Amino acid sequence: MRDVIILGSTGSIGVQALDVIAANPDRFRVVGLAAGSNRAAVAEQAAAFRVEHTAFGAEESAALVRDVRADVVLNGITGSVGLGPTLAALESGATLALANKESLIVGGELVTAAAAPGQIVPVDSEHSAIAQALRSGTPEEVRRLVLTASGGPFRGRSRDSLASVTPREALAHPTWDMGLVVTTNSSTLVNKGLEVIEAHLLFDVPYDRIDVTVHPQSIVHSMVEFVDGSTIAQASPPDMRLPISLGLDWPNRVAGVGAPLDWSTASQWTFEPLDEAAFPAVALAKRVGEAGGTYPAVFNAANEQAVLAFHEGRVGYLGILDTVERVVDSHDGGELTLEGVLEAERWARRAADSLLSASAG
Ligand SMILES: NC(=O)C1=CN([C@@H]2O[C@H](COP(=O)(O)OP(=O)(O)OC[C@H]3O[C@@H](n4cnc5c(N)ncnc54)[C@H](OP(=O)(O)O)[C@@H]3O)[C@@H](O)[C@H]2O)C=CC1
Ligand SMILES: CC(=O)[C@@H](O)[C@H](O)COP(=O)(O)O
Ligand SMILES: [Mn+2]
Repeated sequence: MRDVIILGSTGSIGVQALDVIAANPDRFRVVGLAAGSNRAAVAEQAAAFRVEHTAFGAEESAALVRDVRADVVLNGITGSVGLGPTLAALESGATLALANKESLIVGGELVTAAAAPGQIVPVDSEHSAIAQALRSGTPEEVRRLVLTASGGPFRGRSRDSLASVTPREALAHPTWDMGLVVTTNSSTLVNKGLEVIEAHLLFDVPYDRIDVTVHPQSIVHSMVEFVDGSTIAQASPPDMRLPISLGLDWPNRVAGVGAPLDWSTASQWTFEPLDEAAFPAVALAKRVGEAGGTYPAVFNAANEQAVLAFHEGRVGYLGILDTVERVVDSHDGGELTLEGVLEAERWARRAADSLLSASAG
């Protein structure tokens, strides 16, 4: 029996994790639940799963993780506010099933250095796919990682044609049903940029050996190319319950957690290069990843502010990435300490907000 704390229990990841747990009561037990502010939903979940410990907000979430013993902490919080809970989970010695990619990206080596080998199990579908593919092969045998991207709702569009897209259009993800921020980030390809940094930090592969290919069906979740020219890809229908279940009990598989692929009907899996002119986010993310230090935190914080402004009607769609790029370009770098990261984030949010209010005015 594995005792599980779920942070972000009311969100897309959290609710799907509870589905997995409800279907496997002999295997998992929920011992803590935390969310942002949705007290009614958490109360319902706590009653359904007989959970005594609940928390609200990032500070209380981190405190819950420190106070309640668990085998695994699933961090399904959205945004870099998940950094404190991620560090608390690592300090507690529990396995960290990590969906909250932002905490790893902004904390960088602060997070990886706090983790024991194997303590972080990726839940992000691409990174779970890579972790599964890496179960065969040694690090020296890996030539490159290839992350798949759905391409989002605007695949095939030119950059100019994106100027007038609405929040509703940006939230129409072709293959996944996810929260607002990650869905918006998928549409701009910022999600894929964040995932390239995430892959570098998790698997210690240099940026020039991490590629992105556009795969609109979201069935191949990513691939590892080995030195002998062999590529191992992980494929399954797009359903986060599979990587969530692996995060909860790595490396063991949970029978029946997802439907298998249907090989009895004709289907096509396609791959195409990313249009970097229309979607410059991946190149920008590689640049900030290479720069290191506080650059990834600045990239992410500026994006969080710009995404919020877009949904509040304060900036147009192209303004999201323009803002991020301008904030990154005006950053002077900073030391990778916890205080350095938090200060860089505060600076980036202020810088982004000032650009965003200028563009609204
Ligand atoms: N959804 C998916 O399929 C995938 C998601 N991810 C990643 O997983 C993470 C969660 O995404 P998703 O589930 O889609 O997001 P959602 O927006 O659906 O859920 C976010 C969760 O975080 C909670 N939360 C928000 N702010 C705070 C805070 N300040 N302190 C504590 N909890 C907070 C919310 O609580 P409340 O409801 O109270 O606001 C909610 O439970 C993101 O990092 C995303 O990139 C990665 C791969 C796939
Ligand atoms: C399900 C998942 O892992 C998301 O992060 C996914 O990657 C979004 O899809 P795209 O960013 O490829 O559109
Ligand atoms: Mn992903």
